[in-house]
Amino acid sequence: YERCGDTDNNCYKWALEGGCENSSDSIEIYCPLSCGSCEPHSCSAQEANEDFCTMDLELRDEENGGMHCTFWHNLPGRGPINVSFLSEVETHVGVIKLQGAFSMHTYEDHVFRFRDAGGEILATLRMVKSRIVLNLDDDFIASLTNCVDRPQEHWDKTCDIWAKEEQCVRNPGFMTVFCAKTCHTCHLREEDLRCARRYLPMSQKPVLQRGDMDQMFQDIKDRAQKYSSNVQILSRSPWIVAFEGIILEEEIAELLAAQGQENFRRSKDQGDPDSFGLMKAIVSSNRTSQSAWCQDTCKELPSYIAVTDRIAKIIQVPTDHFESMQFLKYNVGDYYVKHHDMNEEKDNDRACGPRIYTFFLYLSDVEEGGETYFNQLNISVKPRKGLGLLWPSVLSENPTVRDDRTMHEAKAVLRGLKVAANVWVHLFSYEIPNLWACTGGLYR
Ligand SMILES: O=C(O)CCC(=O)C(=O)O
Ligand SMILES: [Fe+2]
Repeated sequence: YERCGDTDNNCYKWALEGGCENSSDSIEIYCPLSCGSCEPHSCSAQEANEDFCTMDLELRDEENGGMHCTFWHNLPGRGPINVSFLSEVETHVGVIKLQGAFSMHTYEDHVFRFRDAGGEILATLRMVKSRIVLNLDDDFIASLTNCVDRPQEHWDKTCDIWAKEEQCVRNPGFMTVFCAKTCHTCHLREEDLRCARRYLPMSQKPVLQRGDMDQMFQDIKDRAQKYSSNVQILSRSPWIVAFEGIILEEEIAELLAAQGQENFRRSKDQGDPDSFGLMKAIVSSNRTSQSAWCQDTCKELPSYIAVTDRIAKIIQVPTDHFESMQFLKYNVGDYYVKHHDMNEEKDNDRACGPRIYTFFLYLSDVEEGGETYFNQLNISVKPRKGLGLLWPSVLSENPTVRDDRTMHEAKAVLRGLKVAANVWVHLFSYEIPNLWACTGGLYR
């Protein structure tokens, strides 16, 4: 992870709004990365106040299931610092000298306290594999004691069994939300902590700076020519581009064959989140299609990898910024009313940031109806098997602001079956926040 990080997921947005230049507020202290005031190997003022960045850790897995931790500290205070476990009995494990390095064996959920020679607590940290450690206050540690698992009625397995199947590591977000006690991740139940971008092991950098999107579209024809038989720019403000033959017949066949009919469910909308960041998926009359997410083995299919890599090259965004492909089926009469793919309020707050592009794939011809219609632009796109359609959800001048001009709807299918797929692309990396249940997708 990068030591100098923003303390709020919204920093990038505030910075684009000119917050860093406005010296009357403290955004530069809270957002050193977005404000460009990170110094190499130093802490932000905010971090220094929290005694936070004063620890540089290197975690290494050991064969016996433990970890080896080396850290270089820079804690304030004088004289040697005692390191102790915080457990039933505080076990003294060592003394480190100021500016020195200290190395020891540890386990996933160990909590440590660092005290100066006078016994004053300088920092309290917890080890989490693949996560950095957090500075915890006493109230917070106390709250960990009433942490319970929340097994769901419809499950056919218990938290215990899932943990034995290594789900705490393979699926840490889901498991933290439902099986925090078993997984020893009680301190990560709160979405604010679990989903803070700077605590997640991901790049802190957005894929678009001001104006980059226009640059990308300027030469998109050149880049896409080798993948598409005909690249057509339907609109320049906002940009809407169509790519004929962007997905091949055999790729469509392979992707759809991997979706059992049982995968397709009535498409849902997101309801309100609870305090752990879980959404209820709600059936809505806004959309009547069936949808299925490409998951697990679907994402390993050669055609999935080929198609997403192709899209990544064309739009110059790495595939870890992509949501999993979402397949759609519209029978006669099915539609999706006028909407926007970005939700401005919630999206900038999330670690993955807002959706910046939709790369839409038409996987079938449709005899009649089923057009994608951009209401404000009066642009209508007729489904054609293999066609791709790209449009932005945000403005080139400020990729945190929704571009309302790309409101769109799916017209009702009048004759035939419409099969299609969404590839939604985010401003920040999507995969890691999704793994940690930070994208609101848990119930989808
Ligand atoms: O089916 C279409 O043409 C558009 C679908 C869509 O807008 C969506 O799924 O967000
Ligand atoms: Fe949409």
